[in-house]
Amino acid sequence: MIRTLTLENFRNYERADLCFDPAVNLIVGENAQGKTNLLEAAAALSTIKLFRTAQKKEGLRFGCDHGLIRGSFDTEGMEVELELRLHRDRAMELYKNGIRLRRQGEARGLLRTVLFCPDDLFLVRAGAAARRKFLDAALCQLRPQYASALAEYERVLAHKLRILKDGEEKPAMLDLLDDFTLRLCRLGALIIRYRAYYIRKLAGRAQTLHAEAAPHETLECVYHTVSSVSDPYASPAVIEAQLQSHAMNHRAAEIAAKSCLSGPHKDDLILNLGGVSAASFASQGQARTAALALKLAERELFFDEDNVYPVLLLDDVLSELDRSRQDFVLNHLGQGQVIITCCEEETAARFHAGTVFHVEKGRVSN
Ligand SMILES: Nc1ncnc2c1ncn2[C@@H]1O[C@H](COP(=O)(O)OP(=O)(O)OP(=O)(O)O)[C@@H](O)[C@H]1O
Repeated sequence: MIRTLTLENFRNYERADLCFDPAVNLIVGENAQGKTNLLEAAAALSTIKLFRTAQKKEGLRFGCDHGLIRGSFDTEGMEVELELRLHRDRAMELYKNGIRLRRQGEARGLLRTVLFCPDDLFLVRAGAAARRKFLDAALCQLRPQYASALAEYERVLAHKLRILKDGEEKPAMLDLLDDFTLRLCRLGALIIRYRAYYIRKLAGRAQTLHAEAAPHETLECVYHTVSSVSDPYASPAVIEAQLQSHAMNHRAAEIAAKSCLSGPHKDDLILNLGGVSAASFASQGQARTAALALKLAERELFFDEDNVYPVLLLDDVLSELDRSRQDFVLNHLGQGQVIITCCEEETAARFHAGTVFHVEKGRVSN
């Protein structure tokens, strides 16, 4: 549960101090006043990322060189204060209870959040990258080792791509290629195995939730990874060996294509409705219901982990939904802390909020 949030020179806020209700909090304001910026800051306390950009510097208020997001929250019976100091000219610094942390992994997932924004309603129709992001957001919080493996994988992948792109002009660089491929296979095996186990749990939960909203259709979630991985639940060593043989068989093709052709960076979560591909055939309404089931399933899997609901951050989602789908969401929000943004007070009234914040031009009042 988040108790307080302080911002300095973050996005359109010069300064903001918020004290949250343990149950439902509403952030109301017109468009472009700073509602999502508040959710972005709250989510950053748990993921140590800004969900709208990979560049944390973009969070700095225009014209400012330094800024911060500070929050206090309860986790495992303890109150923690976490501070993210953003700088234009150097990397972010992280402080927990006033002590500087050396690695982001030490802070990630201390606070657990599930973010639900209008983009998520396109999860079914969007490309595979959106579904990988959805899986990664949950797994990075639930499994710190996954977060480290993924960050390292992305770093090594970027190096390998550089080698493949520059290899024609500087052939000596290609001598390094196999080393990077082997490292990717080792990290990729861990990522694939974590994803397989998570998707198995997610699939069951999402199917049950989906059946509540659409009893006549069955939602099926299938993990799609590198074709040569015969069993994604196998030991990391077995998966790694299969990735290696796949990569070596495609070595020449990767050099020719100047691209890294296979690996978990191409994974997908295939969604079927009534046995056919939801991405290709679902109606708009069907796609939304499936997306809602997936997001609510994500929240329940967090609860299963340690019997605590994650803080739910709802960014203007309800106004995008018809009445029956609004009810579907509202019926599953009974417990845990919720922070909701919304433009109209009428939608807000359905939540029985404990605290209402009004946002106008980067100023908060309540
Ligand atoms: N780094 C920044 N510095 C200053 N202002 C910024 C920065 N980044 C974004 N903004 C501004 O913050 C404003 C508010 O953005 P935000 O997305 O929070 O609005 P919102 O209230 O959620 O709006 P909507 O209801 O339209 O989604 C935008 O006008 C945007 O230009």
